[in-house]
Amino acid sequence: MKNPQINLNPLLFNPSGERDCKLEEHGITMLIDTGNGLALFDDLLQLAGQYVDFIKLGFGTTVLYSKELLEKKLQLAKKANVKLYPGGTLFEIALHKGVVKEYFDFLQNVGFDYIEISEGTIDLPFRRRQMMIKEAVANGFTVISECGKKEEGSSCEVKDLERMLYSDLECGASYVIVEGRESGENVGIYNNKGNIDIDFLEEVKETIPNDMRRFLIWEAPQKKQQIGLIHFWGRNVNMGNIQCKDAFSLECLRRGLRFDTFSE
Ligand SMILES: O=C(O)[C@H](CS(=O)(=O)O)OP(=O)(O)O
Repeated sequence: MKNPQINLNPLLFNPSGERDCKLEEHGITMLIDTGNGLALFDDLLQLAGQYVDFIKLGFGTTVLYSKELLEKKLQLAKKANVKLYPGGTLFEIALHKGVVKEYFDFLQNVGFDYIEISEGTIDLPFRRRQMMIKEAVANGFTVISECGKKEEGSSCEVKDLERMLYSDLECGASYVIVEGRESGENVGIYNNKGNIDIDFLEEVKETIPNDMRRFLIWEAPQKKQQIGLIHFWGRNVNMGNIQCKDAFSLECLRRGLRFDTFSE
């Protein structure tokens, strides 16, 4: 007996393996790569590249690669239409050491187009932050900025997030990340068990209009945080610091192809 023809389209089957919606209609997915080798990186892009927008080379790992390897990673990412950029910590180290210009030159020399401007570890006065974003833009970078501190127990006020979001975009940033670290615990919007401060999200919803909120990327390394953010904001919420191994499962969560978001 012949196999019956099954029409998989109602199951969101995607024969082309490409995202089936326009850029502005899907949620940004940013992965954190803490040191994957080339073969793993290539594999990841082949498997899930179509569901990934950004890959951040975590913390200062960028400078541990040989130039050749870094250039190969950049080439692979570009081919897969994924933007690769170094973690904000590396910018903070450059600023702390007074070598921002050299940092810009290094990134340009290797071929990075994107840069993160953050202040998770250092003090960065507001005017200086604005200047840094403008300088990075003037040097030809697309800037992703970040709001929040890394210190355990640190949280962010909605009014600070709102101020930074408006100001950073005005200065030329393309997105503003909300700090959640690689752990997602005891930092930003997460308590020491990794649970989301829903009151914070409610306040954001009340204070910041939707057309501005879409420029926020929420760091959400844990599955329950990804589910919580999808439940709260919808499947197209922008999320970052997703572990590379979770890229595919996050896309399932977004599409309701998993128990936890079945009815989204
Ligand atoms: O990659 C970085 O520099 C850090 C990683 S973590 O928050 O310290 O885990 O993130 P970033 O958001 O880029 O500051």
